[in-house]
Amino acid sequence: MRYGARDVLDGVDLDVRRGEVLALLGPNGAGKSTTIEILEGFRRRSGGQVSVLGVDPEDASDDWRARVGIVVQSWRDHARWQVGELLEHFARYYPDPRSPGELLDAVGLTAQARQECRLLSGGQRRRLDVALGIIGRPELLFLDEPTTGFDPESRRDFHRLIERLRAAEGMTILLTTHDLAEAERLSDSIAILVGGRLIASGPVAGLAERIQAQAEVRWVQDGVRQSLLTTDPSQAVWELHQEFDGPVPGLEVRRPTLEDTYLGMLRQENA
Ligand SMILES: Nc1ncnc2c1ncn2[C@@H]1O[C@H](COP(=O)(O)OP(=O)(O)OP(=O)(O)O)[C@@H](O)[C@H]1O
Repeated sequence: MRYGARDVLDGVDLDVRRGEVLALLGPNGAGKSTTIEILEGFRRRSGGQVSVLGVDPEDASDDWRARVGIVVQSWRDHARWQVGELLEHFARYYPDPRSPGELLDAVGLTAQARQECRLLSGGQRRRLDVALGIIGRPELLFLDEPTTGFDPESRRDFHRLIERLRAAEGMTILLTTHDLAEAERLSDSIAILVGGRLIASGPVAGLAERIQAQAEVRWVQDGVRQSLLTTDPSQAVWELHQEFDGPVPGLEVRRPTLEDTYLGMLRQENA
């Protein structure tokens, strides 16, 4: 993808299998939304090949659109419509829609069914966006920063909703997020975009190994906190046991999280 003389996506090569959840991570301006919009058929790419459910999104038909669900970053239309009415209205566009009642229940908005959309909180509005995204029983769902602005409880409810949809219907999901814990919880694989290039992609666990993020071993010696970074924490703990000739006071082993891995990759990229 090129805007004017500037490449904003370059050599991005991605495969997503049916039923897989892929999280696209990357700092602001990395090209995540641009990638998603190209895949959704909302943005015309400057070059390269794209196939989504076997079809080039630039030539997509209404039938293809009905197989794809989209939750965009900020949708503020239909402010004066009631939540239930809006769902009834959108349901008419699809051949086999979910019932609005079932949807309201699934996203936890039953109590808001007769409320005007403009009166919903940010998190409630986002849940309505998700309901609109899945109303047509899509095979593939695009979620662009779905939980931005959610409180912890709404976030947890949302994660459960996505897990249910996935387990019940084998939906393929592509999400962008800045929340690494969310990516780790929801996705099978992650792809990391930096400056329009894919710097890594693959299963969540495999990525941690690839940059060999180190585990941190902590303990207390003579009343002073000690810590050690190592790729072999088991060996380090064994050596500490030898040294203490028994239990090691305050022993903790902290494995690298996805966040450590991700920040490690960004550091390597910027070095
Ligand atoms: N219509 C446009 N014309 C010119 N440049 C654009 C246009 N849309 C996006 N860009 C540029 O393309 C780059 C990628 O933007 P994009 O919105 O895809 O990033 P992102 O990874 O989704 O960022 P964020 O995390 O902030 O949402 C940015 O440098 C942006 O300024």
